[in-house]
Amino acid sequence: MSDAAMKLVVVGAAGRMGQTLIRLIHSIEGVTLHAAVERPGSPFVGKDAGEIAGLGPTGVIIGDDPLNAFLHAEGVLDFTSPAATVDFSGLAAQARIVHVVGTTGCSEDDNARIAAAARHARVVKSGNMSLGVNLLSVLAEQAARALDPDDWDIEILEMHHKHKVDAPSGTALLLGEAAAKGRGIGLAAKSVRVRDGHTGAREAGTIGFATLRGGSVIGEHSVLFAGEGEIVTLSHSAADRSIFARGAIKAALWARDKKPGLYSMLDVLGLSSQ
Ligand SMILES: NC(=O)C1=CN([C@@H]2O[C@H](COP(=O)(O)OP(=O)(O)OC[C@H]3O[C@@H](n4cnc5c(N)ncnc54)[C@H](OP(=O)(O)O)[C@@H]3O)[C@@H](O)[C@H]2O)C=CC1
Ligand SMILES: O=C(O)C1=N[C@H](C(=O)O)C[C@H](O)C1
Repeated sequence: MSDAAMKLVVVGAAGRMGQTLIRLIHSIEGVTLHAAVERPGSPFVGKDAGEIAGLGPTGVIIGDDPLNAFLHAEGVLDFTSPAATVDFSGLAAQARIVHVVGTTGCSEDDNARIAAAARHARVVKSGNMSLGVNLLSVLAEQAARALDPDDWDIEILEMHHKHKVDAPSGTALLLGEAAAKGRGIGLAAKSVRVRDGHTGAREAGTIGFATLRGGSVIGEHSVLFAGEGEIVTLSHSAADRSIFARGAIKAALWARDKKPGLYSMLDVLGLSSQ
């Protein structure tokens, strides 16, 4: 593996995560900002990426041509939108570079297209790039395995800032998948994502989701195991977006010498059980 700093592209460079990534790349050894991309027509195209991120000028000007940005890069950090991420996955595969995907809200079809691109590219995709949430998912899986579904109800509660556009959050779904894995069931068949009106009593064995949105909350997640007379709560609070950005950069460096494939943050962090 090369000793030179890994050349990274940040797509969605002017977004909340894009700016956080640009600041962190600047302060971490072993990575360098190669290019920054926003959508064609964005008012940020032509501006210095460092200025937008509050660092002062870095000489990296935000462009609107991702393929050109990817050509001589080694990795792309992508926290954008599902449609953009699907397009970037094809381009990253063409350029044979690492694609770190933090974007949430992807449909089954989007995920299938990203998985297809991962036949040629090293893709690391996770609904949450932080160490803490990934550890929480391991604990949630263990707790779900230990607690009898007839006696313990699982509910997942999340809160995010008012600008968030997808629900449940990618993290809530990741935690739901972990709990379902612990119970040996498929999440899709057992999840209850909305409750309204006369719902009837709760069906045993289901996994419920509740979504709160408001203010500037970065990310709050709890997995509740509710039994008769007691509740076990496993939770995570994000105080700063740099936890996600640090994880994304770690993922890019980890994937640098891996074979093409679709990896998760559990793989990156060595928390994967298989
Ligand atoms: N996995 C994880 O750990 C985390 C995941 N996320 C996820 O990351 C995503 C982004 O979050 P956040 O940063 O808060 O959102 P923002 O809306 O602040 O940023 C997204 C940026 O991507 C840009 N963008 C959209 N389409 C394109 C395109 N085709 N080409 C280039 N740029 C594009 C947007 O531009 P424009 O405004 O013009 O559309 C915007 O600047 C969400 O899905 C969120 O859930 C967030 C935090 C952590
Ligand atoms: O949109 C966000 O902000 C976040 N999105 C991710 C999610 O959907 O879980 C991760 C984090 O919670 C912040």
